[in-house]
Amino acid sequence: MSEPDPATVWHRFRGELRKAVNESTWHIWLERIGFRELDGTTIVLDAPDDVRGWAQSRFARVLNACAETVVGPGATVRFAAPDEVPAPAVRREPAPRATAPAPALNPRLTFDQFVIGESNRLAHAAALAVAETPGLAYNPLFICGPPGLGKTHLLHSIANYVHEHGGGMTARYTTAETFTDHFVAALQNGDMDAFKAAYRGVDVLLVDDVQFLARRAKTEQEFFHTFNVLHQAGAQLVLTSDRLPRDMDALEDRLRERFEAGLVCDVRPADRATRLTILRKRVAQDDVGEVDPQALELIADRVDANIRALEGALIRVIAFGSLTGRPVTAELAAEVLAGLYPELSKKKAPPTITEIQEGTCEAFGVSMDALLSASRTQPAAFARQVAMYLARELTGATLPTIGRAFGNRNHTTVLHACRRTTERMASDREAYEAVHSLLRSLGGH
Ligand SMILES: Nc1ncnc2c1ncn2[C@@H]1O[C@H](COP(=O)(O)OP(=O)(O)OP(=O)(O)O)[C@@H](O)[C@H]1O
Repeated sequence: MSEPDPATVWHRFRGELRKAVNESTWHIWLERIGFRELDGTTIVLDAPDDVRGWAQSRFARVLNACAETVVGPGATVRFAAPDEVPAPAVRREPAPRATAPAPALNPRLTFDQFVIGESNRLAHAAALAVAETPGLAYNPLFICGPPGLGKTHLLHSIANYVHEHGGGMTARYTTAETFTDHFVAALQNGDMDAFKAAYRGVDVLLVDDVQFLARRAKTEQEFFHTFNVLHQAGAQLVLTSDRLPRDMDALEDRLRERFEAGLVCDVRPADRATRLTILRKRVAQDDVGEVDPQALELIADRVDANIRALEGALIRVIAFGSLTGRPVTAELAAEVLAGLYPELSKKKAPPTITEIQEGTCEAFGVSMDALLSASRTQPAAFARQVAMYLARELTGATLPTIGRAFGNRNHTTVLHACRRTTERMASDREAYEAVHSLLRSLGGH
């Protein structure tokens, strides 16, 4: 048998390890482990001091099991001693090979794990529909939006769903970059038949970050042919990008037209309620110990850029608590986040309910008296509902407090107002724009 390639061993070992532990353990501890060399059937690893001791005492069994899965029976793992000189010719982080393997599917990225909110409801529904009936619902499905808002999560969810429930259908997940690397390597090695078979023989092709295809004329051309062959054969295509097809300036028109021919939907920044649900879900699933609910509220309030940053903040807060032996409270979270994102500590204080009422009156052209009255005539009635919704989104005040500030109303009235506003925003683009511009002017996202 030929010698296993160290780069491949390391790549697969990391993939196995990631699957074997929960996300927090991975991010806090094991992600920081590096590769040193493959010594026979022993994988030699590097790690910072705090990680080495902890991983050796608590994860030796898991590490060895992953080594056996990848290298074979009897394979083990060893951590290099802190003062052990690295073998001169060995790369610590192996470079990807020219024919990089397909990016691994993360089994944890499923529809069940995806938290639905107003910002991603359509994208989620469309992704689920194509997973259930590939090639029949929307083809292609094009999901776009800024980084870190769940596009990759949805692609993995579709692939995982098809593998599990697709009755033998095949799904291939890749990124535009991997596709490009494969294509270039296949051209160089005269291996185009294998390349074509890999992409054209599937039932579902999922391609992340297609904006990277632009300006690579040959790859774009190859992708165009791949797209056409699959589409004509009734296979499902799902694509993601950080922008709309019409904004992909450097892309050839014919490919842009293909991208626009099915359903194009976007994911937007998550609202506070969605952010909080995501944090609660992670804490419940990852078994990270006691976390004060107020710590989660604080993280949800402060980290609103994207979900990746939100999860990163949670992991750091928990890691800091665990490394210093301190309970994870709102105070600890504030301390960690102030160090992490100094600009956040300078962030404007949230608006008061009165400021929200004043801003809403101005935006809707109604008087404060009308806003606080019981009048059901428009536009006062909708303005009142919007102001209650914004008070709930932006201030963290309880429903009864908000009710009192709006002429002593019951908390169920406030809840109803929040629901009505959300429903109206989902069905009425103008209302959506109005509420969002008000939200921005009041200092929300
Ligand atoms: N609605 C959601 N529910 C649960 N987790 C989410 C949600 N949205 C995003 N995440 C998580 O946030 C992280 C970042 O999401 P993801 O990688 O899918 O973003 P992306 O939009 O593909 O970003 P990029 O464009 O940078 O690739 C992932 O860990 C993902 O699981």
